[in-house]
Amino acid sequence: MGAIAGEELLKWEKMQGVSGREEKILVSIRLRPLSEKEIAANESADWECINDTTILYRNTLREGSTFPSAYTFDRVFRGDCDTRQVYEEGAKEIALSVVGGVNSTIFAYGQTSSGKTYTMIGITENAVADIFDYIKKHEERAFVLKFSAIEIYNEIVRDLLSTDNTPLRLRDDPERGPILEKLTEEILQDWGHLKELIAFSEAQRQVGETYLNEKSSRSHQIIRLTMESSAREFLGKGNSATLVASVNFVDLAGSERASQAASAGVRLKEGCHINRSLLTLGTVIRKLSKGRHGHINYRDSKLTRILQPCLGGNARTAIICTLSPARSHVEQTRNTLLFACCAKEVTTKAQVNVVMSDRALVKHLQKEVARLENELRTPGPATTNCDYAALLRKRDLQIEKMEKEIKELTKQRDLAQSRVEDLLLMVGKQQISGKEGDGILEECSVSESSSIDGPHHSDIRIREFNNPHYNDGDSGSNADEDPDEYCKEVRCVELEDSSSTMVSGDEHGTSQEILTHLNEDTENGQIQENSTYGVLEQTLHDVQSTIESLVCPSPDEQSPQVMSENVSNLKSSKLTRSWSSTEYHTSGSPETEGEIQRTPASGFEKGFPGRPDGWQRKFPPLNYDGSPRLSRNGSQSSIGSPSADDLRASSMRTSADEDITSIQTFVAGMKEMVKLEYEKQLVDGQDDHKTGRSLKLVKDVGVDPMLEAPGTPLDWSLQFKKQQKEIIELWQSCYVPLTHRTYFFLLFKGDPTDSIYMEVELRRLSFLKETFSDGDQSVKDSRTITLASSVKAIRRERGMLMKLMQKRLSEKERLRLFEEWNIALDSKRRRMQLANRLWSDTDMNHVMQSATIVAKLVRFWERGKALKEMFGLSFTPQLTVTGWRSYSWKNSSPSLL
Ligand SMILES: Nc1ncnc2c1ncn2[C@@H]1O[C@H](COP(=O)(O)OP(=O)(O)OP(=O)(O)O)[C@@H](O)[C@H]1O
Repeated sequence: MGAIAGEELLKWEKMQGVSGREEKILVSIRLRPLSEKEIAANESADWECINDTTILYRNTLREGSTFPSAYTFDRVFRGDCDTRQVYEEGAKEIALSVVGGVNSTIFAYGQTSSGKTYTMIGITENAVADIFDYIKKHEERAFVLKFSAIEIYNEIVRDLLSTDNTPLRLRDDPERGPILEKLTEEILQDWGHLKELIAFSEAQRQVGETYLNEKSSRSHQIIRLTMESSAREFLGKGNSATLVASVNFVDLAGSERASQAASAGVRLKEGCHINRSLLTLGTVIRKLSKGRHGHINYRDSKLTRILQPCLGGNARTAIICTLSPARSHVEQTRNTLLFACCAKEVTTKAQVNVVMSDRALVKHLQKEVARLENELRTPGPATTNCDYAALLRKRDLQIEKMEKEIKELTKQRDLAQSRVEDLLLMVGKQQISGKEGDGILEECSVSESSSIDGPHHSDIRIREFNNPHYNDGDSGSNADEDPDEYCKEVRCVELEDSSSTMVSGDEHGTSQEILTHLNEDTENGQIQENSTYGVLEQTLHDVQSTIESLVCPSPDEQSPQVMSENVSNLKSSKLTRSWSSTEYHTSGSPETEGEIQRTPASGFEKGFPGRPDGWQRKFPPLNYDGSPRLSRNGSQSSIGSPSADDLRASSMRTSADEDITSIQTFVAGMKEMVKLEYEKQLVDGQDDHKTGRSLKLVKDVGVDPMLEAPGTPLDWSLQFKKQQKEIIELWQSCYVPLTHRTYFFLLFKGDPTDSIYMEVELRRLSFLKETFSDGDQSVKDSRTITLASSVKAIRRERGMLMKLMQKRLSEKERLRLFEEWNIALDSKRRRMQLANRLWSDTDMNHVMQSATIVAKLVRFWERGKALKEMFGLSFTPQLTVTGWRSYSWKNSSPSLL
């Protein structure tokens, strides 16, 4: 007697030694043995626990992988460890904190079928048995043990002790944290009662069969034991203190890949909810692992909201991550390990929770006041002053640090604010553009048409295929129905290196730019695990592109000086049009409405402004055999003829429609000139024709191969093969759009009349390569194509192809392709992997296969006969191309190649 409850509390605090102290989450790994199904499927166990704390990835086939192969945690349990051992070493100490008034939580986290439920049942039973044991041994205290159980199923919280299915409301109590209203709490009588309650809640829980687990938990389950204890000697005396704490046993639903779990319908929807909430949990853990700076998004899921106090709050926490050793689950296993790595960095700060009676509280406070007064009355020795000085210094440093943080945060806030303003502005502009542009949003680019037409709304274009809401009228599929897009497995850590495996061939590692993009992709990829995030990300990306384009002034906004530079810099001008990153657009014509297609390159022919006056001013003749040619700085050297002088003079005179030239336009001019010359020769002198002079003249102006005798078929066949190889290599090194490559490759198969196209393609590619190798800075300055922009465009194109794979290929076709292209069926982002591999090599077989796939994706074959004239070199009269939208110069859509 005589002792008061407050003193008893202090005794507890000392005994526990944890109150108010920060400690890291205890993280253990449990590797289960291979299941019978896995053994039957000849799976090998790729993971091994090499000691009590380290788990090792053994698959030597993947030695090249940049993932770590050894992971270390507080404790690692091999397949033959029983649950009792897992409990003793990985959960007991934390779970039993509850008896000392400290909240605690034990989680099981892992892939579906990895053994979470198996583990948590054992942990819960062992912990409750120990609690009962403790109660039995501490008769001096009175205990009340309450049991409750909930599940979170499809973001709805249900009471598992109630047969009523009404969702429980979650509200935040300023003192007690998240509270579930009307939650049933049963006072636990004895062991038998516990078993009964567990069985009841198990029966209520949502369980379903999936391919990976016959009894897969489709919800997160939380069993909560709340323990109240008071010293019997103070009971009913008004000065008692009661220790109140809870221990949560959390059996999370397993992360799963829709494809691996072979889920569809209800299971698929469940899987989406499961993955989404686990993603939020992963994000919260990741943020907490980096320190408690900034906003932690607990409120993004019910799971994290309910568990908020256990995650970095007033609780001691242990996480048991369960793993399957099977090779086919390696990606999921790695994700679990990465989650565990983050989790082990998270700290919590548990406190003893005590509820005091008023009298006990008053007494406790009186004692505290007396203690403090005593301290003040007896000033300490000199060392105390030192302590104060040190304390002051520490505070000053803290203040300084905080001031810096405030500055930094203010900067970030301002930046964010200005971004928001920009975005709002852009959204407004896009809406205007969308309206004016007949609802067609195309990629923002500085196009020829805009410079020709003057200030034009078409300057702002956003590629429609980038818009996730866009339905191409094909399959009507959307993110909800796209399991790979929407229900990707949960990943909590950015895998900076994993993306590098997506690049191969020449595109791999050739430029820092690519790596940067890939890193962005990885980051993005993580966000896109969740479709909502993906939509936002995409929208932001679109808006960002628009902003970028706006930042680059359109030609009509440029100063006269810049304009004039652009005019003289024919090299740059050519490239502007030739390799626009605006590769795809949606036709507005009824027959092609909603189709994503490549812009045909024939547009300029239709709008060709007439001859002979037009071309003479616009299209300087190219001469490849020596004297008159474009100089490297883009200016023209004299060709010694009045028309050339005129041309140069007129070029320098700079009018909007003369400014933009391109390889196409040169070729068109060339073509026109050849035609004129040829006709003239025919009319002027049959004799000359007989002597072959006309052919020579044609050659003189640079378009020799087509009108020249192609030589023997054998010669041509050899030459064609050689040129084709060269072209393929140049495509690769110049990052030429894949669709262009596909069309060209499939159209030009060695017909003798193809020679001109081959020749011109070779020349412009060589030209492009030369430009790139000169360093793309000068080109960049004139806002035209750069190596970087080509890389970026090709990356976008691959993204588009990836999306089309979902729409245009059946699942069977996709799986077959993955197999053919050696893409592991259980790997992530398989479509992206495939898209990244297309056209990544110059081997003929590879090229052929790539072209076939791209052709199928862009519906090359279904468009009727694609025309070689699309490549802008036809000498034949203009044909009407059905199924393609033709573009004139005045048309607002940019022409490609
Ligand atoms: N350590 C283990 N030793 C032996 N068998 C195990 C072990 N862990 C799990 N199993 C068995 O593996 C199967 C799947 O386990 P369990 O249902 O616990 O997985 P889960 O992770 O809870 O899956 P889900 O997330 O789909 O609910 C069960 O048949 C279980 O008995």
